[in-house]
Amino acid sequence: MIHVAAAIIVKDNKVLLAKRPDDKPQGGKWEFPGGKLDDNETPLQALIRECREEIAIEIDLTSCQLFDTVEFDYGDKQVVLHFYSVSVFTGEPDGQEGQQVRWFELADIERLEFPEANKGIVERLLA
Ligand SMILES: Nc1nc2c([nH]c(=O)n2[C@@H]2O[C@H](COP(=O)(O)OP(=O)(O)OP(=O)(O)O)[C@@H](O)[C@H]2O)c(=O)[nH]1
Ligand SMILES: [Mg+2]
Repeated sequence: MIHVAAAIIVKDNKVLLAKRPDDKPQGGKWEFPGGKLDDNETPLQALIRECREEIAIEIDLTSCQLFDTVEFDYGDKQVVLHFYSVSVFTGEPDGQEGQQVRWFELADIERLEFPEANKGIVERLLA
């Protein structure tokens, strides 16, 4: 099982998404910023580190709340996604690996392509 932490960053009814590089698994799809937990790292620690490394923001730990934990089998890999909602951060989000990072109106994310494991999360955000 691969554990992944992902941040649902919401501000003014908009949500921040990053586009996965085309050459990666699930390439070209939009995702919540985040990534795999390092050894001995908690989901929250990984969340903070990944937001720093991927999009150059500092998230406020006290504003993070577990939104859902999702297990999914991609066939070649099994993932456990720890989704956290994040409401407070500092810095201007900027893709550090050349990836597109954008704010979307919540109502608009319905039309985007997400990794399969995100289906339920996206539905819950739209509800
Ligand atoms: N960050 C993120 N990962 C997601 C989401 N949904 C989802 O299924 N994943 C999966 O969780 C894993 C994320 O880990 P990662 O971002 O470190 O993976 P990667 O493929 O970029 O890293 P790698 O190149 O080191 O393998 C990938 O298998 C990705 O497909 C999501 O919303 N956000
Ligand atoms: Mg990542």
